[in-house]
Amino acid sequence: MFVLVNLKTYPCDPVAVAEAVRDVNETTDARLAVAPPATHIERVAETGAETWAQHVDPIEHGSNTGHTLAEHVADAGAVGTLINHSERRLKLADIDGAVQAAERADLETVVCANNPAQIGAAAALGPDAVAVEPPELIGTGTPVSQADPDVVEDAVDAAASVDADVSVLCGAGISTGDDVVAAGDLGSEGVLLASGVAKADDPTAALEDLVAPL
Ligand SMILES: O=C[C@H](O)COP(=O)(O)O
Repeated sequence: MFVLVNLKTYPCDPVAVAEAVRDVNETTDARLAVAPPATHIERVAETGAETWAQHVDPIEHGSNTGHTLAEHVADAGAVGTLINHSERRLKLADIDGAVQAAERADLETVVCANNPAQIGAAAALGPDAVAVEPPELIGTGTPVSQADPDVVEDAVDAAASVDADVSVLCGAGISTGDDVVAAGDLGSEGVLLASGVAKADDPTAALEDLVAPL
Protein backbone atom coordinates (compact mmCIF):
# COMPACT_ATOMS: atom_id res chain seq x y z
CA MET A 1 0.00 0.00 0.00
CA PHE A 2 1.06 3.55 -0.77
CA VAL A 3 0.58 5.95 2.15
CA LEU A 4 0.87 9.55 0.95
CA VAL A 5 0.81 12.16 3.72
CA ASN A 6 -0.31 15.62 2.58
CA LEU A 7 0.80 18.29 5.05
CA LYS A 8 -1.44 20.94 3.41
CA THR A 9 -0.66 24.17 5.31
CA TYR A 10 -1.06 22.66 8.74
CA PRO A 11 1.20 24.27 11.38
CA CYS A 12 3.36 21.18 11.84
CA ASP A 13 7.13 20.93 11.40
CA PRO A 14 7.42 19.46 7.89
CA VAL A 15 10.99 18.33 8.43
CA ALA A 16 10.10 16.51 11.64
CA VAL A 17 7.15 14.79 9.95
CA ALA A 18 9.37 13.90 6.99
CA GLU A 19 11.93 12.34 9.31
CA ALA A 20 9.14 10.27 10.85
CA VAL A 21 7.96 9.23 7.36
CA ARG A 22 11.52 8.27 6.44
CA ASP A 23 12.06 6.24 9.62
CA VAL A 24 8.70 4.44 9.60
CA ASN A 25 9.15 3.68 5.90
CA GLU A 26 12.19 1.63 6.88
CA THR A 27 10.05 -0.60 9.10
CA THR A 28 7.31 -1.63 6.67
CA ASP A 29 6.60 -3.09 3.25
CA ALA A 30 4.26 -0.15 2.66
CA ARG A 31 5.51 2.84 0.68
CA LEU A 32 5.39 6.10 2.62
CA ALA A 33 5.76 9.59 1.16
CA VAL A 34 5.12 13.14 2.30
CA ALA A 35 3.80 16.19 0.42
CA PRO A 36 4.90 19.42 2.17
CA PRO A 37 4.11 22.96 1.02
CA ALA A 38 6.14 23.91 -2.06
CA THR A 39 8.36 26.19 0.00
CA HIS A 40 9.50 23.24 2.12
CA ILE A 41 10.10 20.63 -0.58
CA GLU A 42 13.88 21.02 -0.62
CA ARG A 43 14.33 20.76 3.15
CA VAL A 44 11.94 17.84 3.34
CA ALA A 45 13.62 15.99 0.46
CA GLU A 46 16.98 16.41 2.19
CA THR A 47 15.70 14.19 5.03
CA GLY A 48 15.63 11.25 2.65
CA ALA A 49 11.86 10.86 2.85
CA GLU A 50 10.06 10.33 -0.45
CA THR A 51 8.84 13.84 -1.19
CA TRP A 52 5.88 15.00 -3.28
CA ALA A 53 4.55 18.38 -4.32
CA GLN A 54 0.99 19.34 -3.49
CA HIS A 55 0.45 21.02 -6.86
CA VAL A 56 2.09 21.97 -10.14
CA ASP A 57 0.74 24.42 -12.69
CA PRO A 58 0.11 23.62 -16.38
CA ILE A 59 2.98 25.83 -17.54
CA GLU A 60 6.45 25.70 -19.04
CA HIS A 61 9.54 27.82 -18.32
CA GLY A 62 8.78 31.41 -19.24
CA SER A 63 6.67 34.42 -18.40
CA ASN A 64 4.66 33.03 -15.50
CA THR A 65 4.45 34.86 -12.18
CA GLY A 66 3.38 33.22 -8.95
CA HIS A 67 3.14 29.77 -10.50
CA THR A 68 4.66 26.42 -9.54
CA LEU A 69 6.74 24.89 -12.32
CA ALA A 70 7.04 21.10 -12.40
CA GLU A 71 10.77 21.27 -13.18
CA HIS A 72 11.34 23.46 -10.13
CA VAL A 73 9.70 21.05 -7.70
CA ALA A 74 11.63 18.19 -9.31
CA ASP A 75 14.88 20.15 -8.93
CA ALA A 76 13.99 20.73 -5.27
CA GLY A 77 13.75 16.98 -4.73
CA ALA A 78 10.13 16.04 -5.33
CA VAL A 79 9.51 12.76 -7.15
CA GLY A 80 5.77 13.20 -7.60
CA THR A 81 2.91 15.63 -7.34
CA LEU A 82 -0.72 15.83 -6.40
CA ILE A 83 -2.92 17.50 -9.00
CA ASN A 84 -6.44 18.92 -8.54
CA HIS A 85 -7.10 18.55 -4.85
CA SER A 86 -10.57 19.41 -3.54
CA GLU A 87 -8.84 22.32 -1.81
CA ARG A 88 -6.99 23.33 -5.01
CA ARG A 89 -9.55 22.77 -7.74
CA LEU A 90 -8.52 22.97 -11.39
CA LYS A 91 -10.43 23.00 -14.66
CA LEU A 92 -10.21 19.78 -16.69
CA ALA A 93 -7.92 21.44 -19.25
CA ASP A 94 -5.61 22.58 -16.46
CA ILE A 95 -5.54 19.10 -14.92
CA ASP A 96 -4.56 17.76 -18.33
CA GLY A 97 -1.84 20.40 -18.66
CA ALA A 98 -0.55 19.77 -15.15
CA VAL A 99 -0.31 16.02 -15.80
CA GLN A 100 1.66 16.74 -18.96
CA ALA A 101 3.91 19.21 -17.14
CA ALA A 102 4.58 16.68 -14.39
CA GLU A 103 5.39 13.94 -16.89
CA ARG A 104 7.76 16.33 -18.70
CA ALA A 105 9.62 16.75 -15.38
CA ASP A 106 9.55 13.02 -14.62
CA LEU A 107 7.23 13.50 -11.66
CA GLU A 108 4.83 10.73 -10.68
CA THR A 109 1.22 11.95 -10.66
CA VAL A 110 -1.84 11.46 -8.46
CA VAL A 111 -4.92 13.32 -9.68
CA CYS A 112 -7.50 13.81 -6.94
CA ALA A 113 -11.23 13.80 -7.60
CA ASN A 114 -14.42 14.06 -5.58
CA ASN A 115 -16.39 11.10 -6.89
CA PRO A 116 -16.27 8.10 -9.27
CA ALA A 117 -17.48 10.09 -12.30
CA GLN A 118 -14.63 12.55 -11.88
CA ILE A 119 -12.25 9.65 -11.28
CA GLY A 120 -13.15 8.28 -14.72
CA ALA A 121 -12.43 11.66 -16.31
CA ALA A 122 -9.17 11.98 -14.40
CA ALA A 123 -8.05 8.48 -15.38
CA ALA A 124 -8.62 9.34 -19.04
CA LEU A 125 -5.86 11.96 -18.75
CA GLY A 126 -3.27 9.23 -18.12
CA PRO A 127 -1.90 9.97 -14.66
CA ASP A 128 -0.05 7.30 -12.70
CA ALA A 129 -2.84 7.26 -10.13
CA VAL A 130 -6.09 8.87 -9.10
CA ALA A 131 -7.36 9.48 -5.58
CA VAL A 132 -11.03 9.64 -4.69
CA GLU A 133 -11.86 11.91 -1.77
CA PRO A 134 -15.45 12.86 -0.85
CA PRO A 135 -15.00 16.52 0.17
CA GLU A 136 -17.49 16.29 3.02
CA LEU A 137 -15.33 13.69 4.80
CA ILE A 138 -11.99 15.49 4.48
CA GLY A 139 -10.58 16.42 7.86
CA THR A 140 -13.45 14.82 9.77
CA GLY A 141 -11.67 11.75 11.13
CA THR A 142 -14.51 9.67 9.69
CA PRO A 143 -12.81 7.37 7.18
CA VAL A 144 -14.16 7.16 3.66
CA SER A 145 -13.55 3.42 3.77
CA GLN A 146 -16.23 3.11 6.49
CA ALA A 147 -18.52 6.06 5.81
CA ASP A 148 -18.77 5.61 2.04
CA PRO A 149 -17.23 2.31 0.91
CA ASP A 150 -19.29 2.34 -2.30
CA VAL A 151 -17.53 5.48 -3.49
CA VAL A 152 -14.17 3.70 -3.24
CA GLU A 153 -15.34 0.57 -5.03
CA ASP A 154 -17.09 2.63 -7.70
CA ALA A 155 -13.95 4.73 -8.18
CA VAL A 156 -11.88 1.57 -8.64
CA ASP A 157 -14.37 0.35 -11.26
CA ALA A 158 -14.49 3.75 -12.97
CA ALA A 159 -10.72 3.97 -13.30
CA ALA A 160 -10.39 0.35 -14.46
CA SER A 161 -13.03 0.88 -17.14
CA VAL A 162 -11.00 3.75 -18.58
CA ASP A 163 -7.39 2.66 -18.04
CA ALA A 164 -6.45 -0.43 -16.04
CA ASP A 165 -2.91 0.92 -15.61
CA VAL A 166 -4.08 3.84 -13.46
CA SER A 167 -3.84 3.03 -9.75
CA VAL A 168 -6.58 4.15 -7.37
CA LEU A 169 -6.02 5.66 -3.94
CA CYS A 170 -8.67 6.89 -1.54
CA GLY A 171 -8.64 9.56 1.10
CA ALA A 172 -10.62 11.57 3.63
CA GLY A 173 -10.70 10.78 7.31
CA ILE A 174 -8.07 8.02 7.15
CA SER A 175 -6.11 7.88 10.41
CA THR A 176 -5.63 4.28 11.55
CA GLY A 177 -4.19 1.03 10.28
CA ASP A 178 -7.69 -0.42 10.24
CA ASP A 179 -8.74 2.39 7.88
CA VAL A 180 -5.86 1.55 5.55
CA VAL A 181 -6.70 -2.16 5.56
CA ALA A 182 -10.36 -1.36 4.84
CA ALA A 183 -9.28 0.83 1.93
CA GLY A 184 -7.21 -2.02 0.54
CA ASP A 185 -10.11 -4.44 0.92
CA LEU A 186 -12.20 -2.10 -1.26
CA GLY A 187 -9.61 -2.25 -4.05
CA SER A 188 -7.61 0.85 -3.23
CA GLU A 189 -3.84 0.58 -3.76
CA GLY A 190 -3.08 3.34 -1.30
CA VAL A 191 -4.38 6.13 0.86
CA LEU A 192 -4.03 9.90 0.82
CA LEU A 193 -4.27 11.45 4.26
CA ALA A 194 -3.43 14.63 6.08
CA SER A 195 -4.85 15.55 9.48
CA GLY A 196 -4.32 12.11 11.02
CA VAL A 197 -0.57 12.70 10.83
CA ALA A 198 -0.12 16.47 10.38
CA LYS A 199 -2.28 17.25 13.43
CA ALA A 200 -1.09 14.33 15.56
CA ASP A 201 0.76 15.06 18.80
CA ASP A 202 3.16 12.27 17.84
CA PRO A 203 3.41 11.87 14.03
CA THR A 204 5.75 8.89 14.37
CA ALA A 205 3.21 7.00 16.49
CA ALA A 206 0.44 7.94 14.05
CA LEU A 207 2.46 6.61 11.11
CA GLU A 208 3.40 3.44 12.98
CA ASP A 209 -0.29 2.80 13.66
CA LEU A 210 -1.15 3.36 10.00
CA VAL A 211 1.26 0.72 8.74
CA ALA A 212 1.08 -1.74 11.66
CA PRO A 213 -1.37 -4.17 9.98
CA LEU A 214 0.31 -4.02 6.56
O1 LIG B 1 -5.03 15.24 0.93
C1 LIG B 1 -5.55 14.70 1.88
C2 LIG B 1 -6.97 14.63 2.05
O2 LIG B 1 -7.64 15.82 1.79
C3 LIG B 1 -7.44 13.96 3.31
O3 LIG B 1 -7.35 14.82 4.41
P1 LIG B 1 -7.70 14.20 5.86
O4 LIG B 1 -6.82 13.00 6.04
O5 LIG B 1 -7.36 15.31 6.81
O6 LIG B 1 -9.14 13.86 5.87
